[in-house]
Amino acid sequence: MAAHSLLHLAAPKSVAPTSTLSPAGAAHPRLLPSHRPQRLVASCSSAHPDLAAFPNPNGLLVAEPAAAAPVDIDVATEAELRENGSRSTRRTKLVCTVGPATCGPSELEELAVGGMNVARLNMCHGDREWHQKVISSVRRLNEEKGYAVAVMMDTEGSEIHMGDLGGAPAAKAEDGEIWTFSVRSFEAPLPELTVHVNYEGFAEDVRVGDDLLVDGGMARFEVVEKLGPDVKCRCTDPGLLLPRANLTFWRDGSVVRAKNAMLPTITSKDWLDIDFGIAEGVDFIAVSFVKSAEVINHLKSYIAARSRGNDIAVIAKIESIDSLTNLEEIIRASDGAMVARGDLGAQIPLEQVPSIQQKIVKLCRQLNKPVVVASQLLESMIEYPIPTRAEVADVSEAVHQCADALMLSGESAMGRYPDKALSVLSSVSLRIERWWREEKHHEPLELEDVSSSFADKISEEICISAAKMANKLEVDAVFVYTKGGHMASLLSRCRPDCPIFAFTNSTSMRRRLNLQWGLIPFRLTFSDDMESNLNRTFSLLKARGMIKPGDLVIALSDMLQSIQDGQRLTVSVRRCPGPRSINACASRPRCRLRPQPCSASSTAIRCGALGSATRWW
Ligand SMILES: Nc1ncnc2c1ncn2[C@@H]1O[C@H](COP(=O)(O)OP(=O)(O)OP(=O)(O)O)[C@@H](O)[C@H]1O
Ligand SMILES: CC(=O)C(=O)O
Ligand SMILES: [K+]
Ligand SMILES: [Mg+2]
Repeated sequence: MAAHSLLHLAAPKSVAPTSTLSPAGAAHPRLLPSHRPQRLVASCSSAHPDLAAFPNPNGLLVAEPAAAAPVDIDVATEAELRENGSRSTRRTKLVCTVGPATCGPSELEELAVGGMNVARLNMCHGDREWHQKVISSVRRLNEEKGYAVAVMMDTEGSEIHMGDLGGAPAAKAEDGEIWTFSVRSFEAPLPELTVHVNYEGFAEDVRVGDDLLVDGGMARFEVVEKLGPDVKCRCTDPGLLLPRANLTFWRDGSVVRAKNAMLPTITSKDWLDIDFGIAEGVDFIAVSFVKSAEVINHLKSYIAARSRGNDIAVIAKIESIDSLTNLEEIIRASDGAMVARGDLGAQIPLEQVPSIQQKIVKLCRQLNKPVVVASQLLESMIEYPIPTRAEVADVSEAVHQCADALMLSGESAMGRYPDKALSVLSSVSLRIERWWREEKHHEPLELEDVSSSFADKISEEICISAAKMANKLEVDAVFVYTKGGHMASLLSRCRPDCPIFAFTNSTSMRRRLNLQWGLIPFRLTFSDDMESNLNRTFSLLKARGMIKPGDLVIALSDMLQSIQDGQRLTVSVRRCPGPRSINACASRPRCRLRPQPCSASSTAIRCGALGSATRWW
C-alpha cells in the first residue's frame, strides 16, 4: 500500500454550484420520491467557480473536464445526512441474517431502509437455489436503489450437529425420557424420540456418563448406553430441540475434543459452497469453527486464484476452544473476525464469554481488522416486539466497546419482528455512540503500530493525526479517497468523533467498506487530482443537502501513486465565505461559542465548529 497521501483541511464554498446534478431519469434530486433510484450524475462546466478557486498541487488552476461523474449513495443514508447532519449518522454497522422471515425482495428492502449494512447467508440452512435468489435480490436492491448492502456467506463447517428432525419445526424433550442419538440415516418421519447426528465418529467418541448438550444447554442428556451406531441418552434438562442444533459432549466439566477435533474446518460441502460464493461474487466469506491461521491462508489463496480480481474478504469466526488458543495469528491472517457467541458459549463456560468478547474486539482494533459481535443480542425479539432490558444492555456494551458491527441471527432469519429488532440495534447504537462522545469516552486507545512497511507507516500516522485533528477541531467529516480501502480502514480504526466519508471508485470496495465502523462509503469516479475531486465532492454533496456551507472537512487520499515526496502531505485551510454560515451560528441560541469579530477565514472555521458543538444539545 503506497503512502502517497494528501491531507487537506477544507470547508466547502457556499457559492451556488453551476454543476448540474441529476439522478438518472429525474428532473431534480430534491423532487425525488424517497424510493427512487439514487444514481446521480454530475456534470461540471469548466467555468465552475469552485474549480477556478482550487489550484492543483502544482499551483496551476485546473478546469474540470465536462465528463459525467456518477456517485452512488442510497436513500436511507442521504435522508439521514440531510435531516440530521453528518455527525448524527450511526457508526456501528448492522449485519442481518437472512432467512425465511426476510428472504423476499420487499422484506430485504425493509431491512436496507432500516439500516442493514451486510446481509448474512448461513449455509447451514437452505439450498443453493434459495441462497442464489437472495443474493440476486440484494444485488437488484443495490443497483436500483443505490444501496451498498454487502453479502456475507457463512460456511457450515464440520462441528457436530443434529439432523433436520425429518422436517418437524422442533421437538420437545421431557425430563427422564430416553432418546436415541444415532449416526444412522433415517427416512422421514423419524422413529419416535430419535435424532440423527451428522458426525460418523460420534458413537465412538462419547462415553457412558458424558453429558450431551443441545445448543449449549437448551436441553441436556446423559449418555446411558452405546449400541453400535446408536447412543441412548436420558434427558436431564428438558427443552426444545431445533433442527440442526449444535451438539457438544462434556466430561469432567470440560467439552470433549476427541476425534472430532480432527474434522476439517472446511468440509467438502463447504468447498462447494465457497465455489458458489465466488461465482456469485459475495463480499465476505465467514469461516465457521476456525482452528488455525493455516486454513485462512489456504482459503485466501484459493479465492485469489479463482475470483478474477474480485477480492472476497475472509472473516474468521471465533467460536471454538481451538480458535481461542490461536487467536492472534488467526486474526492476523484474516480480513476480519466474528465473535460467534452462540457456539463459543457452548464450548466454554458462559461466564467467560463477555471478557473474551472484549479481548477479541480490542485485538481486532489493534490489528486493524473489522469485528462483528454476533448471536443472541436480541434473542427474545424472535418472539416479542420489544427486547429485554438485559438485551439492550448487552447491545450497549458491544457498541461501547466500539465493535465494528452487530449481528442479528434468528431475530431477522426466522423471528416475528425482524424490522423492529433492526430498529432496536440502530437506535441503541445511535444513543450509546452519542453518549460515548459526550462523555469523552473516546480517550485515545493506545494504538500499536500495525504497518509492516515504511510506506504503510506513513499512511497510518497520517490517519492518526487526521483523526486527532478532526476531534480537536470538531470537524463535520473526514473525507478519504481510496481505491484499495486501506486508508479508510486505518481512519476507522482511530474511531474519530466525526463520520468518515469514504469515496471509492469500485462498487465492490464500497460494499466491503460497509462493514467498518464509522465509514459512509460512496462510489465516485475520481481522478488523481485531489483539488478537482474535492470540488466535485463538495458540489455533489452540497447540492443534495448532505453537507452544508460552513461544514468543516479534512480530506485525505491514498490513491496518488506518483506524487513526489515533498507533496505527500499538504494541509490547506479553506475559507467558507458566507453570511449563510454566520447566520447559522447566530441562530443557535444555546450555542456556547459566540461568533466573534474576526477575519472571514477564522469565522468560517469557527462556524464549522459551532455547528458540530451545538448539534448534541
Ligand atoms: N436460510 C435459512 N433457512 C431457514 N432457516 C434459517 C436460515 N438461516 C437461519 N435460519 C434459522 O435461524 C436460526 C438462527 O440462525 P443462525 O444463522 O444463527 O443459525 P444457527 O443454526 O444458530 O447457527 P450458526 O450461526 O452457529 O451457524 C437457525 O437456527 C434457523 O432456524
Ligand atoms: C454466529 C455463529 O455462528 C454463532 O454464534 O455460533
Ligand atoms: K454457520
Ligand atoms: Mg456458530
